[in-house]
Order: sequence, then structure tokens, then C-alpha cells
Amino acid sequence: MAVEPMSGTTAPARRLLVVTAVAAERDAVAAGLAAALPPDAVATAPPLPAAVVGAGAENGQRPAAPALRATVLAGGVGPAAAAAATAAALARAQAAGDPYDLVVGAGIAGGFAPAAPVGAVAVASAITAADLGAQTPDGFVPVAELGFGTSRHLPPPRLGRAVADALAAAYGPVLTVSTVTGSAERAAELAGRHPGAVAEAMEGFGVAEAAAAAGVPVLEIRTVSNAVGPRDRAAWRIGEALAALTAAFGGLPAVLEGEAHHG
Ligand SMILES: O=C(O)c1cccc(C(=O)CC[C@H]2O[C@@H](n3cnc4c(=O)[nH]cnc43)[C@H](O)[C@@H]2O)c1
Repeated sequence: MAVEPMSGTTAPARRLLVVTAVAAERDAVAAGLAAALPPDAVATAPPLPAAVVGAGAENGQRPAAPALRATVLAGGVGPAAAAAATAAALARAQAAGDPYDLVVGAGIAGGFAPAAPVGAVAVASAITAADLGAQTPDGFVPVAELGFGTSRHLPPPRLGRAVADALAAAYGPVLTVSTVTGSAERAAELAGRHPGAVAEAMEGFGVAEAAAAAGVPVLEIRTVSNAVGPRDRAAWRIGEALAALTAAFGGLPAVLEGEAHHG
């Protein structure tokens, strides 16, 4: 696998950190990776039974990317928890002399219509903090325009596009919010402010901030459990989104390996 690091050069990536919010997402991601990688190539935090994480090769499937090792971490809900968990995991691995070279934020999400319906996969072309800033009489001003830091991280474009293409995913900005959208008006406001946005979730920007601080490239891969819009808990399809997450991560190692051959 090769990724385009922030310097613009190409480097081999062999160690993958996937950060989800909750255990159900972590387990769905780990199941997908385990189906595509050799036994012992996938670890989870906190640990899962080996029977779950090592399932793929025992089922007779051919390992797609034997050089790749992945850790899947449930870091908590929201950008602050995600940033803290990601930073700690990156620092631990660095201190152990076995650093990660690609971070992926992952989980379920709200999808913007019509690009990302329920069950769809969304891959971020940009990871955007959509509610980090100031509300002024003239409207919302992002933190970057206020002169503080950034409100957007850009995944390596070639790798992000390749992952999106291989997973038949919607490709566009994925928004990070601290408050879940619950009205058509708010959905329209976000869509207007972020043209091409495909999904909304609560952790991506935190994961990306930690990855950027460590100098590690980042992707965000989401599967859609609900539409961004009026609050309707009955319409959530969490099981469908988790199944899609497993399928997406089952396909990811082959994409990363394919990129290596082009790197
Ligand atoms: O109570 C509600 O109306 C409600 C609506 C959507 C999501 C929530 C959550 O508490 C889920 C948080 C969890 O799931 C991700 N997620 C899933 N769908 C969305 C969404 O539409 N907007 C933002 N986040 C979403 C999120 O990343 C969290 O990990 C409650």
C-alpha cells in the first residue's frame, strides 16, 4: 500500500489505525478487515475474542494484503473523545517503535440526499468541522476565518478517490458536528454552506486533528444509517449501516494493496 503523506511524497503504509465511536462500529469494521486479512493482522481495543478478529483466513479466504496490520479502536462519541483516543493510540504506537502510517475515522453517519441514501458508503474528500466557529449577526463564521487554526483536513486525494471508487461510495466533504442535525432547515443550511457534502457524523474532525498533529495521513469512511434532516428515530437503519461498514472494510485492504502497486 502507498499513501500520499502530507509532504506530497509517497511512502509505504503497513500499519493502519481505525477509530470508531462505539463498540458496535468497531466490531463491524474488525469483522470486515478480518475477512480480508490473515489471522492476527487485526487487533481491537479493547480486545475482542480471537475467533472474531481472525475469522477471514479460517474461512479459506485469500489474504488480500498480508503486509497490512490494523488496530480498530472504539474511542467514544464526539470530536473531543475521538481526538483524545486517537492521539493516545498514535503516541503509544510511536513510543513502542511501531508507529501507524494511516488513520481512518469510521462509523455510521447521517447522509445528505440524494448523494448518500441509507445503506450507502461515504468517503471524505474533506473532513470539515461544520459547527466550529462563531454565530454572528451575518451568519456562521468558521474558526479559520476568525483567525484560529483550521476547520478542515484534507485526506490524500488520490487515495481517498481510489477508496471511494472501489467501494462505490459517495465522495465529498464529510461534516463533523457536535449537535446532530434535527431539522430540514439546519440540513439545508449545512448543505448550502458545504456544497457537495455527502454525510454528517460526530468524530471525523477530532480523529483528523490528532492524525495531523502526529503527521499521519487520514481518511474518513462512513456508512449511512439515517438521512440528515428532520429527527425521526424510527427511520434509523443501524443494522443496515453496520452491515455496510463490514462490507466496506472487507474491501479496503485490496484497495490499499492496489494503491501500493501504483505508488
Ligand atoms: O437522537 C437523535 O435524533 C439522533 C440522530 C442522529 C444521531 C444520533 C446519535 O446520537 C448518534 C451519534 C453517533 O452516530 C453517528 N451518527 C449517526 N447518524 C448521525 C447523524 O445524522 N448526525 C451526526 N452523527 C450521526 C455519530 O458519529 C455518533 O457517533 C442521535
